[in-house]
Amino acid sequence: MDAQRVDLILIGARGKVGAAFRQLLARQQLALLAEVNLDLRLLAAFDRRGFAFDAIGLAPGSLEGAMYARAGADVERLIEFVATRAGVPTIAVDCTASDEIADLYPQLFDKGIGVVAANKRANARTLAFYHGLQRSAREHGVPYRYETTVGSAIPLLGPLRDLRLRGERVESLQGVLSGSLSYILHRMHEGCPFSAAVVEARDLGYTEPDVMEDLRAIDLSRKLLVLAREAGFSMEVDDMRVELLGDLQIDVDDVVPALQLLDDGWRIRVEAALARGERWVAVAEATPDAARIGLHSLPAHSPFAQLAPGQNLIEIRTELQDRMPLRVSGPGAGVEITAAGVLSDAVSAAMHWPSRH
Ligand SMILES: NC(=O)C1=CN([C@@H]2O[C@H](COP(=O)(O)OP(=O)(O)OC[C@H]3O[C@@H](n4cnc5c(N)ncnc54)[C@H](OP(=O)(O)O)[C@@H]3O)[C@@H](O)[C@H]2O)C=CC1
Ligand SMILES: N[C@@H](CC=O)C(=O)O
Repeated sequence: MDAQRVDLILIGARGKVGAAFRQLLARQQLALLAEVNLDLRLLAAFDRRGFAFDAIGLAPGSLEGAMYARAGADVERLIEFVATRAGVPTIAVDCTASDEIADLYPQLFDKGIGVVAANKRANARTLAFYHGLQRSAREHGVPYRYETTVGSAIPLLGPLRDLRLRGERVESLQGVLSGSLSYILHRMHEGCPFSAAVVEARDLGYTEPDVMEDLRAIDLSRKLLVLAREAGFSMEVDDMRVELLGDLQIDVDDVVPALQLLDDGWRIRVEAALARGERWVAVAEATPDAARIGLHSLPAHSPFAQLAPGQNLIEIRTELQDRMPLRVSGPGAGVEITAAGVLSDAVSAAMHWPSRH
């Protein structure tokens, strides 16, 4: 039997997650062919600066030489090329944090192109936009997957969707959803100054391209919104109450000197928590009617306070799993693990291309 060819368009190709995705794809292409008869090729790759295309397939592991400076109409031409050729399912893999790329999803669906996203922005807009995307992907018979947008590669959104489809009402969600904040707070309880912990998290690839989105819980708000919506809660941004990590209206390119001014305040708060036998934890919670994010000083024996640096833990209570909630846990951030989750989504989308059923 001929292998099933599926093409990928990688957006954010030289970013941290995008580059790790390419390396992983390069390592897995032959295994996918041998094990599941899937011929997954990289048709095109681009970022803000460069563009590469090969109708036969680019070498994902060594893309740098193939990329040339972007011209205005490259992306439009690429979408038209894919839309007018027949027979090769194509998936755009969004490894950016860009609203401009999220704006493209409706057009991609319309042209018969599926989407796998690590980018949270599309699903964290209005509820109407979120439902519109789901509907559009369904109507055009193309996959739309974004498992890594909450909890990185932890299987979380898929199981939540399964609960919903089997009619099991989700009653509440509670958890540590930010890998970056989990890391930063953990390190602070080990004696690391706040600003140094932020730099470490950034260097390890745990933060957003703009680290202030982590520190001001903007990224975490997006995650909670997506998670709540996947649980079936009709949640808008305005339904969320967010307590920030202190006064963090920092608007300069190099945030580190400004963060250093907060080191002493944080040291005092952390030492006081430790003296009480507690630890600071960034907790996100949602019920069908409300959602909130706050910093809590929890007893050190709380499961949320015992997580490894960067780890996430989410408790899901349903009508059938109430006294003993479903618990899902694992690394909540990291470039390699996120790229692995993105590849899982791409492989699964390729193997279950909806319009073929
Ligand atoms: N790190 C993690 O643990 C996790 C990350 N994610 C998500 O993964 C995504 C990527 O993160 P990360 O790799 O760290 O980000 P980076 O900043 O390292 O990379 C972003 C990439 O996107 C490209 N890009 C930005 N805007 C556009 C645009 N308008 N058109 C085309 N390309 C664009 C950039 O290109 P250029 O360099 O040319 O500007 C760059 O290649 C984010 O949405 C993040 O939330 C999700 C889960 C976990
Ligand atoms: N900044 C993020 C990275 C993944 O989305 C986080 O850890 O919450």
